[in-house]
Amino acid sequence: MQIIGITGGIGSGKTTVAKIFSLLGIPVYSADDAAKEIMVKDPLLVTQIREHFGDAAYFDDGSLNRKHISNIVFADKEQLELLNSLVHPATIRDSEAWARQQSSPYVLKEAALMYETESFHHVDKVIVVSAPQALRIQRVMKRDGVDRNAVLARMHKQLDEAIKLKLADYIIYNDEQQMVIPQVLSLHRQLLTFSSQSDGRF
Ligand SMILES: CC(C)(COP(=O)(O)OP(=O)(O)OC[C@H]1O[C@@H](n2cnc3c(N)ncnc32)[C@H](O)[C@@H]1O)[C@@H](O)C(=O)NCCC(=O)NCCS
Ligand SMILES: Nc1ncnc2c1ncn2[C@@H]1O[C@H](COP(=O)(O)OP(=O)(O)OP(=O)(O)O)[C@@H](O)[C@H]1O
Repeated sequence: MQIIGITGGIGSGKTTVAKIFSLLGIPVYSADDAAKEIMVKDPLLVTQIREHFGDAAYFDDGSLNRKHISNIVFADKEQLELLNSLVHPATIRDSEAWARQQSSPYVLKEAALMYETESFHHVDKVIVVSAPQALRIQRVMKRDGVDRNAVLARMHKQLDEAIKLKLADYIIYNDEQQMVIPQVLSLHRQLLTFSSQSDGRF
């Protein structure tokens, strides 16, 4: 079974594209969702996050105070690196355990920070979802009800899209000019062929 990574800058539409693969029967692991779950369920991680980001990092019911954490980390590079160094290794371990339980010609691992983190080394191929920056900003402002500066703060913490496109094995253009579903269907067929031809990993 192959593990295919799917990534793209904030608002590129990677979650939307991953949902289309999921409708085709492909298991999808969301590193972003898993990270949030691990951050409330892993007792060691919860203690570390409280120690570094204060008790306000969690609400009284134990849920994560995302606003508190984002205000700190997206304004301070060192704080973001610290958070990432705590959360990312645990997420990679969790995704590997998940992949071992799947039976499908290939599975998708969706992660916003595939190239920025070690995740890239744990997948066989990477799909990059691409969209123009202005469109990405508009989408996230609308989806999350946040202002342009909040989107830019996250965007500036991510690898430039041009670099991701150079590193990509496959690209899906989600620019609202080119149709997305035919691109996904074509790639799905290619990935099924690769999976059946390769014995083990690519
Ligand atoms: C900082 C947190 C609490 C902010 O939560 P919030 O709900 O406001 O944002 P959300 O998680 O939906 O992220 C929105 C987008 O911001 C970007 N983003 C999130 N985390 C990061 C990061 N560490 N570095 C750069 N961009 C990021 C991604 O494009 C992501 O899809 C949350 O993102 C978090 O816990 N991040 C650390 C874990 C992580 O790195 N997750 C992403 C990849 S595994
Ligand atoms: N082709 C499209 N046409 C219209 N809206 C779209 C399209 N693709 C994505 N969107 C919308 O843009 C927003 C961002 O998409 P999505 O959440 O899939 O992006 P993402 O890359 O996963 O973002 P993030 O990095 O923030 O998690 C969503 O509200 C989604 O519904």
